[in-house]
Amino acid sequence: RLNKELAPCRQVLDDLESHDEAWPFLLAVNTKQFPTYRKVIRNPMDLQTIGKRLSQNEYKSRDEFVSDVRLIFDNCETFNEDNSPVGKAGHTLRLFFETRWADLT
Ligand SMILES: Cc1ncccc1N[C@H]1CCCS(=O)(=O)C1
Repeated sequence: RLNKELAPCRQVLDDLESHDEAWPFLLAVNTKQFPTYRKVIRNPMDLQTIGKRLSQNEYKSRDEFVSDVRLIFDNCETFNEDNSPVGKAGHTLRLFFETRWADLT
């Protein structure tokens, strides 16, 4: 059972996973498709991983959850051009997250 403090995390994660622009972030970046990724991005993160951590009660606070979500978008900006399809999706989903999170907390 998610304690009260973490309830908004499950809600916003569900909203992120169902967003049209979430496709680049649903699963860990495939390092066979992107062989340089793990060299450039030292702390990979994705929405499936966050969901597992949430279900396994690995987040002790909302802030730990928010840090992992923001890591997705920061990694995206590091690796992708702003005007690339993945880069644009990252900017769009980051704005959606920050807006939704502000509404919920
Ligand atoms: C978030 C990200 N950063 C860098 C490279 C790739 C990705 N995501 C990939 C996820 C699978 C589909 S794709 O291969 O088009 C894009």
